[in-house]
Amino acid sequence: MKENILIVEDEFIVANDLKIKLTKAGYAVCGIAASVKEAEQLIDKHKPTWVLLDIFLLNDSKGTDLAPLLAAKNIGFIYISANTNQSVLETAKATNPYGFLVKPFREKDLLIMLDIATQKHQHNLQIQQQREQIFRTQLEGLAFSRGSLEDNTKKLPAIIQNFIPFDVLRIILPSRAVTDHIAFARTGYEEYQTFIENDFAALLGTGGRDFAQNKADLLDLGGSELLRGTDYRRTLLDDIFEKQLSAHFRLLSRISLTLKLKKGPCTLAFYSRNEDTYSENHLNLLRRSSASFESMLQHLTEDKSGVAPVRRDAQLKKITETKAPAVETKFDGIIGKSRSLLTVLDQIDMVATSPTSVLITGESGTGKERIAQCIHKMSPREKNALVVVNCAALPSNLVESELFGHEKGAFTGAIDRRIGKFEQANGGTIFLDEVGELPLDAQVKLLRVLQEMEFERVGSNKPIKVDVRVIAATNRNLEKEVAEGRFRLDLYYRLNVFPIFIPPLRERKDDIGMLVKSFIDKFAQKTGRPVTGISTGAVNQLKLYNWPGNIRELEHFIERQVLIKGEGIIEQISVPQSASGAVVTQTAQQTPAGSFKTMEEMEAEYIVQVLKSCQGRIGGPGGAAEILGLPTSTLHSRIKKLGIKREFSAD
Ligand SMILES: Nc1ncnc2c1ncn2[C@@H]1O[C@H](COP(=O)(O)OP(=O)(O)OP(=O)(O)O)[C@@H](O)[C@H]1O
Repeated sequence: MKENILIVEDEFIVANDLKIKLTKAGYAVCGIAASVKEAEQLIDKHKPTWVLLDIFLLNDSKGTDLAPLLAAKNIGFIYISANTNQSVLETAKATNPYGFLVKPFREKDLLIMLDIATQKHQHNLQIQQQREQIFRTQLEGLAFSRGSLEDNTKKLPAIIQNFIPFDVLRIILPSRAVTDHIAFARTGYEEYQTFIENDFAALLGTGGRDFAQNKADLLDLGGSELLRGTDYRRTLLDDIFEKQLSAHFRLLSRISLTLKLKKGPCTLAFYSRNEDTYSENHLNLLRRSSASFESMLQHLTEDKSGVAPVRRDAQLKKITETKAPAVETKFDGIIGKSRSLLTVLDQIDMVATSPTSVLITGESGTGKERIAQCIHKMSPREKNALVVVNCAALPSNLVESELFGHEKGAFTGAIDRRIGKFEQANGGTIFLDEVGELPLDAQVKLLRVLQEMEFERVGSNKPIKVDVRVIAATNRNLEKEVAEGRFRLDLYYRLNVFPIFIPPLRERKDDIGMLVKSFIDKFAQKTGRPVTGISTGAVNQLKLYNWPGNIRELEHFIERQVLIKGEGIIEQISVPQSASGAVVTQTAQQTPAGSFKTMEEMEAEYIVQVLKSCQGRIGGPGGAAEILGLPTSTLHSRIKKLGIKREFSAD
């Protein structure tokens, strides 16, 4: 079925031209709006399935302001704008559009983008419906489960987390139920601390009266509510308990739903440390799932067993002592429990099993390649190849032949047929590392492959079809690259279907302790030196440093410490003092007395020195590669391996 499209565009000629093109291609155009207000009216009236949305509209209104309404109504949208400055692109990206077309555009590009976008939207809607169905079945499963109250309550937070993310979840129950308050605070991937009744108030050091008042207010809410930013902060002004709760767990937003149980109202309150975790979509999901929540909670809180409530309360308390299985088993080799890493793990879990393209962004050394490996391993393609392509190290004249292969004699030097990376990855996954470094002409070819999964080897015109899942990564700001004309917008949208951002280590210092312990074990084993641990004081020292080279830098640093210490527990540590992020390796003065620099440290220092002397230029005449007598690609991979910051290299 062809889509019913609303055009939101204030330039009449452009809008009319669009209408003609779309109608000719078989789409129905239900209207043209010149402002957000007009668009809202036409959406109500004509119920379009798609919207083409200009950004700067009549009466100073902005297309991006319409996006939340479109998302809430599950209407797909694509931006069309002549303005591609970085802040416009960033605001547009935050609204999750299906695409962005820069005016003027070719008719063909519009129709291809619309075609891909509508397929993707259909697919997303189907997945969403299936997920919702699973969610409701799991909730209702608890209602009919024969498991003990303890077992069922233990399963609850993990089931809910998959659909409605939270850092803290509170269930405020009618006072005549078996307990009147259960709270779960997330402490690990599938680890929660459970608080029953007044445990929660005791944790926060709040008086019983404030706690009781807060519970009563939440039960009185009725319906559903989404509070974030200033709206959430306003509720803290006259609610002492909520204020202490928010301060203790650093909470910034709340979404709630009040239900009707037989014994009275019950409110579910979800809290997040991020201001923008919750959207209208979550509210809608909560509303649509209220019957399933009600039957599950009815079952969990009714005292059918004949066991006195006090006894059941004691049973529930046992839950707080149960430990969930280690996360590392599921997310192979990914260490850490910080809130921001847990968000990344949730995203991996969400996307791994589907064929969706993923774009991983984050500074150098944050673990992008590690995450890509993990997604591949958790996908149904696990048994097939994961082919890694370092786009920065591809010689520009050979990009095409590396990616798509070549026939014998295709060009001087092509002495044999060569199978390209896309063919090698058939049935599996291709990981395009440092995709932001790809030259523009190669970007065009990559786009075509991503759209059609079809290409020809260089020197052949026989098309080859492949089935490859694409994961790309970059430490560049791609929006900026697009705005400055170095990266194609259409390719950006093709890759950015499911973005995962990995925060730098300095923003997740909670992970440092676990990472350090695992690196000590790894290097103690590798080097045969019996170093067994690290003191808390030394870990705290490590937390004071900014880690500009992120986990890779921390890993190298611990490797050196294991060599220096040789055995026992690392008690003293000397970390680089600079918070500016400019330190790559320890300087001579910072090297602990009696120890020597490793070869890697010296090599890194030397490379940095050379890079500085040629203003960071790696390739070309007078570049660092020439001075060092190394092929450019080898130097790129040494730079990566040694954790040398990008700021030292300009290309
Ligand atoms: N969460 C983690 N737990 C344990 N080790 C990690 C984690 N994240 C990254 N590492 C380790 O840190 C090092 C750097 O990771 P990786 O190469 O994946 O980073 P990257 O972001 O791809 O870097 P670049 O942008 O330079 O390519 C690797 O040795 C990797 O194994």
